[in-house]
Amino acid sequence: MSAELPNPSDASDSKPLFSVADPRVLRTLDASLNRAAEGLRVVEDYARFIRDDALLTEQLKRLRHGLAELGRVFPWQDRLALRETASDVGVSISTLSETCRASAEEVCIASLERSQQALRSLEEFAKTVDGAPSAGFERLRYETYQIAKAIAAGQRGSDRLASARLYVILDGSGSLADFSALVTSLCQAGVGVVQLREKGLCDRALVCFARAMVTAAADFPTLTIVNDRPDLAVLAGADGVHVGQEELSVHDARAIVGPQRLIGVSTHNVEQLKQAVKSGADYVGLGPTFPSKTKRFESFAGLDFLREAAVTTSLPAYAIGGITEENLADVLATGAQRIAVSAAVTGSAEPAEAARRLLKQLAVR
Ligand SMILES: Cc1ncc(COP(=O)(O)OP(=O)(O)O)c(N)n1
Ligand SMILES: Cc1nc(C(=O)O)sc1CCOP(=O)(O)O
Ligand SMILES: [Mg+2]
Repeated sequence: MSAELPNPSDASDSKPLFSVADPRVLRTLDASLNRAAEGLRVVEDYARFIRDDALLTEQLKRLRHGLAELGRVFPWQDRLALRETASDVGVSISTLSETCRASAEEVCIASLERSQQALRSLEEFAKTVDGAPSAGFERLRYETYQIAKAIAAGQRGSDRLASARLYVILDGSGSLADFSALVTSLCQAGVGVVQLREKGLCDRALVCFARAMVTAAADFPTLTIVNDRPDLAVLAGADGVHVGQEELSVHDARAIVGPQRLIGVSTHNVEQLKQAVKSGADYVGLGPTFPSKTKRFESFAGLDFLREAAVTTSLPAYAIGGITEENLADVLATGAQRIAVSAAVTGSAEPAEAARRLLKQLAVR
């Protein structure tokens, strides 16, 4: 077991130290503090080196430091004195599943679970020590659940949207037949995602368009998303739903769409982006970048937001708002790799050709 003891010179004099009367309890707390910290370090390495995700890495680092801070209330000299690795009956017991992992994701999940178990143990045994920070360990355990959700969602989004660089937003203003033909032609062009975004139809008509989109895309890898309405996404059998800042939360949308469907969230600044990642969004929209012919905006997140987002999260992120063939190079120069557009495709006389040209520009990077 590696020593995750605080450096004695770091120990804050102002921290109350709890002397644990029962040495067996202190030994248990010591082992669990180490196990939790080690597990969190593995997950942090996964976030940092495998996912290359600054936001998750920062969250995990903060969590690990929070744990070390709570652990400082148990005198480190006593903890060290009680370590008896040689006579620890648990040291030589390992299950087959611990010696073999199928992927880095599995390593991450196993380590996160190990940390959660250790935190639970800390929480329970700390209750036997008067004044020890049992509630603090509980809080950290809940934070690990949130991180697990963000990691799983990021994985789901990254897997399913891996090659989806172009996302096209369509309305339902024309006939159902024309709409179906348009969806098919965009799928044939290689568009990664199509979204039905229609504010002016009654629910009965809207679900017809949603079903038409799903049917038209059925033979293609193109994913289908319904804007604003998780209920209609499920009814139509779409791949997911997109929600804005004033619509259902990811938590509530997830309750409707279930664990497999994608949930995308619109974000307009870094705080919203961080919140979307934390809440378990599978992908995010980043905008508005430029003035749009599709939707009016008072203010613009612009290219700076795209630059910030590119170094903040590894979640699939779609720059949106007024993006055209002409300004796409500026968008890509920020580090953005994916775009969502409406007018640049639907406003063209030949939407599928417009999509092909955008895809060509996107593929260059
Ligand atoms: C991919 C994508 N990004 C952003 C939006 C905008 O969603 P929202 O802010 O909820 O605004 P409305 O589209 O509902 O007017 C989107 N639809 N898709
Ligand atoms: C619907 C929508 N939401 C945006 C956001 O920034 O959240 S921008 C936008 C309009 C996207 O259409 P176009 O490509 O025609 O500008
Ligand atoms: Mg919306």
